[in-house]
Amino acid sequence: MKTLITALWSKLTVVLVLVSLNSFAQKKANVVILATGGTIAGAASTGVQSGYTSGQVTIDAMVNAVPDITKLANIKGEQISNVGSQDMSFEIMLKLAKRIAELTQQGGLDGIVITHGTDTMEETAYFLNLVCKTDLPIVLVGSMRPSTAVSADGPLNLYNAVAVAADPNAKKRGVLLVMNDWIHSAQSLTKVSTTAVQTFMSPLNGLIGISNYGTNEFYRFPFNKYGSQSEFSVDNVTKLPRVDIIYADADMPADLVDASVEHGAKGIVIAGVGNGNMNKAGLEACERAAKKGVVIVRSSRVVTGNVGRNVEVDDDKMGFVASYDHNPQKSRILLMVALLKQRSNADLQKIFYEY
Ligand SMILES: NC(=O)CC[C@H](N)C(=O)O
Repeated sequence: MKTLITALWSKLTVVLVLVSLNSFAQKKANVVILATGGTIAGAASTGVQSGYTSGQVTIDAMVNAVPDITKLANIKGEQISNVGSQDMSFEIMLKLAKRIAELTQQGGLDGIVITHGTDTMEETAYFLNLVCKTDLPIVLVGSMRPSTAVSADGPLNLYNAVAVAADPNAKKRGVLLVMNDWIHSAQSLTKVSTTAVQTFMSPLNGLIGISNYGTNEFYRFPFNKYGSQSEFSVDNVTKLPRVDIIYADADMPADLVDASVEHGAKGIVIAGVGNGNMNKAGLEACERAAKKGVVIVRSSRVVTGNVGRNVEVDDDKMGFVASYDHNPQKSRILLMVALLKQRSNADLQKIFYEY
């Protein structure tokens, strides 16, 4: 009798352990989706066509269009804006950063997804990577085809983005972007095609991982500083200093640099030719600007490779900063955030190496 009770008792223990393990395995993550607009929320009137309008569909309608997405996480949607990302502004980016700070400080959250147009997604992703002090996954997602298109890519992208945001392995990897199965770091990604579904690439440092129908594999952590290690903050910030980008090309008219200074730019990023170069007239105009205290960052219009100091331009003599691995649009974001505080050129150069 005693042996029977002991046997039954141990069986019951096994069953209880299995039940609790199972319920632990089924505990769903809590994910908030902050919607800002873009093609993923875009709609066209009829048929197969290229014309459409961004930012037409609400976040609730987008979530309802994705089968099984609520099996991945408990999802709450919030509409932050509903614009094509060509109209993304620093006002909306600051609103996003502040909402993320509130949500992550409240607790009980496992990850955040941000739906966004792809045109300026790299700017918002990199901005949030610099200013959001959290180790939780923040995942940007968009699509290249509107929600009404044949073979719309938005629903699977959104499914994968929620799967990444809900994944504990996505923590401490900074702001991520998930599109077309690939997981990119905000620091490395760039948009390379005006229309193709495979538009985001990470040409400098490679991918963070992949998400295949919601099954994730992570390859690496980003190499730069971000998130909780970042020294930048936008608490109480309502406006960012003006930084302009000027595109260099053959026989570039240098008065664009002077015009930018006259219009109050605190910094100018040169989308230089080759290794951050520009013609003599451009260099002279930049040197004049630097003497007036305007920060000059030499970046490049070339997609891969770093811009290093003192290669063909004497940065030490001219008082310039080299962008290192930041393309012009990310250089602009980094400089705007860094210039919220007075900093020397040496400090700014260090920042361009570290972030
Ligand atoms: N595919 C897209 O999302 C780009 C289109 C749109 N202009 C946007 O950025 O919102």
